[in-house]
Amino acid sequence: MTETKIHLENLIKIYGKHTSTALQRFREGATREMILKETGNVLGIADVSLKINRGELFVIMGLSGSGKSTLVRCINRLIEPTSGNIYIDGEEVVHTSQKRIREIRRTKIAMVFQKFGLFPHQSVIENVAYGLKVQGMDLKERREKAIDILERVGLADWRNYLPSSLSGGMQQRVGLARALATDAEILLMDEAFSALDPLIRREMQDELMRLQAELRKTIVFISHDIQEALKIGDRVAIMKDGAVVQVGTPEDLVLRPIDEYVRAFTQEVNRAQVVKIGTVSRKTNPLNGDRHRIGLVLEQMEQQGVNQLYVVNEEKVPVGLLQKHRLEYALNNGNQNLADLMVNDFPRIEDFHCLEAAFSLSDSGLPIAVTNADGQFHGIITPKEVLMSMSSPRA
Ligand SMILES: Nc1ncnc2c1ncn2[C@@H]1O[C@H](COP(=O)(O)OP(=O)(O)OP(=O)(O)O)[C@@H](O)[C@H]1O
Repeated sequence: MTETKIHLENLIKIYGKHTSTALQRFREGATREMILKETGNVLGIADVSLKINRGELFVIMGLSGSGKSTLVRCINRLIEPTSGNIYIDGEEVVHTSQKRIREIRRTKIAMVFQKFGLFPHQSVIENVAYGLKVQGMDLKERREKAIDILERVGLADWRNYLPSSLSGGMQQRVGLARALATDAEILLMDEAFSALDPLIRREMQDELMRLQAELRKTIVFISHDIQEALKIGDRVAIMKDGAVVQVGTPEDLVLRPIDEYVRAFTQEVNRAQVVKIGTVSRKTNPLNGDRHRIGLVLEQMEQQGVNQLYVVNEEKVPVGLLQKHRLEYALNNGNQNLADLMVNDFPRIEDFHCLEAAFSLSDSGLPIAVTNADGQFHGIITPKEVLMSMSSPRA
């Protein structure tokens, strides 16, 4: 069951001096431009409501100035919202005391910044253990914990170096390790990988996804790169002019963009890395077991209008592929044993993989058996369908 971890309710942030007039104008329907012109105030966040689930990697994506940083900084109140509510684990945090918000920042929320935010004169291990020191953990315990986390991100051997001895990618790993060390359930990551070279950036994305599969934190990740957003996000919110235009899974955004703005972002995206096999595969009826007469199987193929049919065992796991021409040849030559005629070396793939993964399986020319995560037959996708799904604007 999904559980809401962070709930933003009608959040509005107005920067400037006359926020009440600006707020009133916004509520009367004035646009961002009108508010700026009339009051000199900037509408940073324009009435955003969002629910972010526990354990979710939620990406906030949008062009520069769309309000991503403002939104994320409202969550831990580095920026004070002008109006609206924020609930963390059901606790309202906009109107809570400064003391309580500091406590929440210390224990529940960690932040990772684009420029790493490391202390230059402290060693890697001291940087990682910093949050633990603030939490009051004793020296021995925090060293052990910091080493443990550094091992997870592959930097244990660098623990006594200063950050300046490390490459950008390594420094960002230290930033990530520092956030993870605190055991905070929520990570706010503000353009965390934007300063890295493309190759290192991709490595860090993979690293984050690997760590997230283990740790299941609630991560709010800001990005202005749609490819990154769709690659790592469980769900992505697209922002424009302070408002959220669409929230959805990467596939929702690519296959069902709500408007031209979202479509313009997603049309450049490599669909093969986003669209899941399960979404584009076809549900087909397999043959249960291999103890059937060839004539009956051929009839079944005729009825279904297919030339090839997968065979599943009692657990619904595909065990072989039957091909019409082989059955017909066998029938004419007196071989009646179906099991002998099955292609056992057939391509198969689980439905949660992206289309890209089906590429290499297309070589055989055979329809690919699509299964669920337990290996049970779900349907098929042909090599031609793999190619078509990748190019069609509406797979
Ligand atoms: N301290 C501030 N005072 C006035 N206006 C601000 C302030 N901070 C941000 N803004 C304005 O609020 C709007 C949203 O800014 P924000 O930094 O949240 O956007 P962003 O999507 O994170 O942009 P970027 O990707 O460039 O960081 C912008 O128009 C920005 O100019």
